Amino acid sequence: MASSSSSTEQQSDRRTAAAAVAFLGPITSYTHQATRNGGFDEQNWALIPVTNIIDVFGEVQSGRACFGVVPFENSTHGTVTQCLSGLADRSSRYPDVSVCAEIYLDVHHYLLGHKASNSGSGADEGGGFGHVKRIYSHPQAFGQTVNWVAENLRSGGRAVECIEVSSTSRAAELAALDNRRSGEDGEEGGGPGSSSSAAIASQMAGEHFGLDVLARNIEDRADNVTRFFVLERHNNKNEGGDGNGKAQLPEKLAGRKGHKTLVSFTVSHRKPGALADVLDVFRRRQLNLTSINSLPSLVEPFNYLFFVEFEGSSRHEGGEKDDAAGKNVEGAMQEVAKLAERSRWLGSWVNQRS
Ligand SMILES: O=C(O)C(=O)Cc1ccccc1
Repeated sequence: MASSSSSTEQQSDRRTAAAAVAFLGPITSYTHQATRNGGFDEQNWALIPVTNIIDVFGEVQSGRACFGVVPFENSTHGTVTQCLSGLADRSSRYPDVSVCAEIYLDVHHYLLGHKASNSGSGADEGGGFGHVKRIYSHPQAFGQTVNWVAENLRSGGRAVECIEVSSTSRAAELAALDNRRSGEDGEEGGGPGSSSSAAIASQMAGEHFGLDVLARNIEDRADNVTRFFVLERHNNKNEGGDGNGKAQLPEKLAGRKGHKTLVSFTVSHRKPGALADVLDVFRRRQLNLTSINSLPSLVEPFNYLFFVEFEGSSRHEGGEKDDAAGKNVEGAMQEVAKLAERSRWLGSWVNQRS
């Protein structure tokens, strides 16, 4: 660093280097919006868009990012398998990544594309998408709009092609690239390059990529909410950062409102009641479950790894760490470890919906 730099500049350089936050991009994805809503603003954090959910895990494990934000579950369409897969870490690539916060985002989807050339200005709802031949989006967004798409784009012998891509903002980017009017440059038949592509994405993505709104609020349920996890590297050493200690979460994700904890475990598939025995630990200790998921364990076909999330934490100083509630959680974790073949603590964080 140049010797003329003031100590304030040096501090701010160090902060920038230490405060990288990776998220599923490109910018204007729902994950980007959740990241900002969680308090990771561009003034204080270096926001790094990555292409796939699993890349967020890689950025956090490597220490290139102090935190990562990934979608975990949606109230309409359920769990995001790629996120579970990162947490399951069945190839031991992300052994130090854990969940340290959650963020909720209300999700309202838009059909974004190019107005039909004969529609004049202001074409949106009501006949404004007859020219659409293909839609790009993230599988979650397709799952949250399945009825709307069936009724509006896949009925009466019409079958718009639905193409899954890595995020809704990537979908908007692809639709924006398809920006020639039908017939231009000899283009015929509505193939890519004829402005007949659309995206299901956010209003913000539409504005950013210069797309027209063809329909708004097309989610099947008005109460459509996605929950995102903030990932960190536990025993966070901030490699690549300032070496100056651990980056702190934004104030709005901290606090002392009560906590949640996530664990994963496998049990013998040959012992009747093995899963019930583990779940009974939570019942006996009155620990309320908030989600249960499973993924193939990849040990042998049709064997499963289970995820249980529950209210409580044994790791929050000044909160539940040393009190009876914290000891109850600690005891539960020890019992689960004894009953399960393998078990792993995957994080504890402040409950944002208590
Ligand atoms: O694709 C995105 O924009 C994401 O961030 C994943 C997603 C997709 C749909 C709803 C919520 C999150």
